[in-house]
Amino acid sequence: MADHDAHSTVGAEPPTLPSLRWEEPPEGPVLVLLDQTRLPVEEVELVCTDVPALVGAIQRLAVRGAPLLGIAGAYGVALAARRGFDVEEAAGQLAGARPTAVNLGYGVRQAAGAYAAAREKGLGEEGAAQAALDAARALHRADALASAAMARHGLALLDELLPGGSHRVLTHCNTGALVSGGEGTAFAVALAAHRQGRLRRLWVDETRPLLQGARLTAYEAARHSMAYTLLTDNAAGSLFAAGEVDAVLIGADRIAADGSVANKVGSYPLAVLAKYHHVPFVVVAPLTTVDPATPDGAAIEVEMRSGLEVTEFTGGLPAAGAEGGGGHAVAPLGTQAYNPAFDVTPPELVTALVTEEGVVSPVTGTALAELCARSPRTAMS
Ligand SMILES: CSC[C@@H](O)[C@@H](O)C(=O)COP(=O)(O)O
Repeated sequence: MADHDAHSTVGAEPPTLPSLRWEEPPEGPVLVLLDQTRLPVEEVELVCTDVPALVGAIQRLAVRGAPLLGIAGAYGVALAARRGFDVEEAAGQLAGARPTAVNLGYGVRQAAGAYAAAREKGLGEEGAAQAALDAARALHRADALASAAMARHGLALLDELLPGGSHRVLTHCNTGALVSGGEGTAFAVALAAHRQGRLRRLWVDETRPLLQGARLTAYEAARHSMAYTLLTDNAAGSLFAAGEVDAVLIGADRIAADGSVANKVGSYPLAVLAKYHHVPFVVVAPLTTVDPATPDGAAIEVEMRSGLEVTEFTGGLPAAGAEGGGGHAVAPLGTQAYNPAFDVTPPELVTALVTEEGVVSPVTGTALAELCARSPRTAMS
């Protein structure tokens, strides 16, 4: 295990991570992304001037994580509208870029809906493009607010579940500022605990095969001087057995109407381990991730990715494609690999779901429906 101890409980706060921003240089509007495939080695920005470039960035995970995919999708529609491309076609390409995170389609629909409504009102191309951009900006802001509310509710829940106030939290994949308009979902809760001096340790799963934990969560934890330790995914079992985990905090890519949770592959085994060891397993996600139109876990489409991400070691970067990855081979040439990007955890293994509207526990279809009905968010309509 690679170990990193906090320099102090809470040091000077680092500047906010610019995971994505809209810019309007004289040559025309662009969407600027922090290229997450280059982290933690270098902070390099990727400038998207059209939708195919953004779709490519989404597919190779330069921009990723459920809430940020929704925001990027919405800005993508605005980009198409402002640059005079066919908005309906662009919306279709963006929404289909990755299948599992429901936020992507939601964000695209928000901006495309605003564009279409403005056209119907007779606003003209420019006004409609502005309406799409306004919708993207509103989603971006709303996600930052949701993130702050989830951190508050999540920290209160941790304190309730774990009286004593010194938490050792295990997390999987990356759920921080890199995936959000704010400080993230599960990571934002751990960060809130850290700021209160109540996070004893953040256990960071490296998250095979693309290492979002090692490359991105460890990067964010280091920026905030959190006490964190990196482990291989398959070391989690012995860590639980040693009594070193007080709670698991993860995000979600889609939550079905029955409370089934799709998240980065490896989440389900953690939920099973947590149940066996009587450790709370907590999912933190905004309401835009809850999808009432998906009845249950079996109905969630799980993205299957290239086997090259498994058979070749690329240092965590996605393989180039089916024709060859360009990484170091770690399996005989021609080996077939099973490479789902996500897995689905049934609701009975989830101790609590934290959203910006509060905590649902136990996670049942009825409780979720009530939460959605109370929510002002259009996602639930
Ligand atoms: C708030 S982020 C929740 C999930 O989107 C995150 O845990 C995750 O699985 C991301 O997967 P990725 O394939 O990196 O986009």
